[in-house]
Amino acid sequence: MQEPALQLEGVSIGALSDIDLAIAPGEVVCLSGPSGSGKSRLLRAVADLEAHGGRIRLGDRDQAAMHAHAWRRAVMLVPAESQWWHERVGEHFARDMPETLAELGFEAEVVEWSISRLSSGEKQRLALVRALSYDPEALLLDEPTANLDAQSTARVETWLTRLIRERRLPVLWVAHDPSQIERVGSRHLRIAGDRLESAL
Ligand SMILES: Nc1ncnc2c1ncn2[C@@H]1O[C@H](COP(=O)(O)OP(=O)(O)OP(=O)(O)O)[C@@H](O)[C@H]1O
Repeated sequence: MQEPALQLEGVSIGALSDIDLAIAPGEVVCLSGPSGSGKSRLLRAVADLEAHGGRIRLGDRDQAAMHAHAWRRAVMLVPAESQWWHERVGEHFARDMPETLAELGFEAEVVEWSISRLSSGEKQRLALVRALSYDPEALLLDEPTANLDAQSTARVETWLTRLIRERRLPVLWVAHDPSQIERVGSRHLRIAGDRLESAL
């Protein structure tokens, strides 16, 4: 099977207008820009969580022609602030993820932990594990390491970049840290007013 690219054509959302962007399989496009410039809203538009203009496709599938829940499972948004609805961590996963949990530094019992005890950094890492448990075909990551210390950040970056490469996922990754962008990004785009410009 040929892996799909993620394509935005003439997308408009909030102050952003007429955005064209093609993200190839396995490519990580880092997105930066001032606070309030519209990074999160653009991700929400791509995830079909906000009304927007233009066309968004994953391979030959068109967002407008798909049920929102099916699109969101394929084009998975991991927001900066994750939401949790069951009582225990493991209930949120689509399948068991023991190796991933170990790789991110969790003991196997984490699946039994109550959501109420999680730190913000634990929530952030577990939200990524939850997203990947659904085997998405594209990822939208909103500052995925914002609440993490340097060691956890390094672990998450190593795990994510390997998985993105292996599964050939197109990825839009909101990041502020220039050194992280350098490490993980295939390309770096910055929001400038109503458009995206190349930051390299
Ligand atoms: N549903 C909405 N309707 C109208 N305006 C909105 C909506 N959601 C967010 N905004 C506004 O759109 C602008 C962009 O918000 P967004 O959250 O995308 O910024 P951001 O670039 O992700 O910022 P930050 O780096 O601070 O997270 C902000 O001015 C925000 O107040």
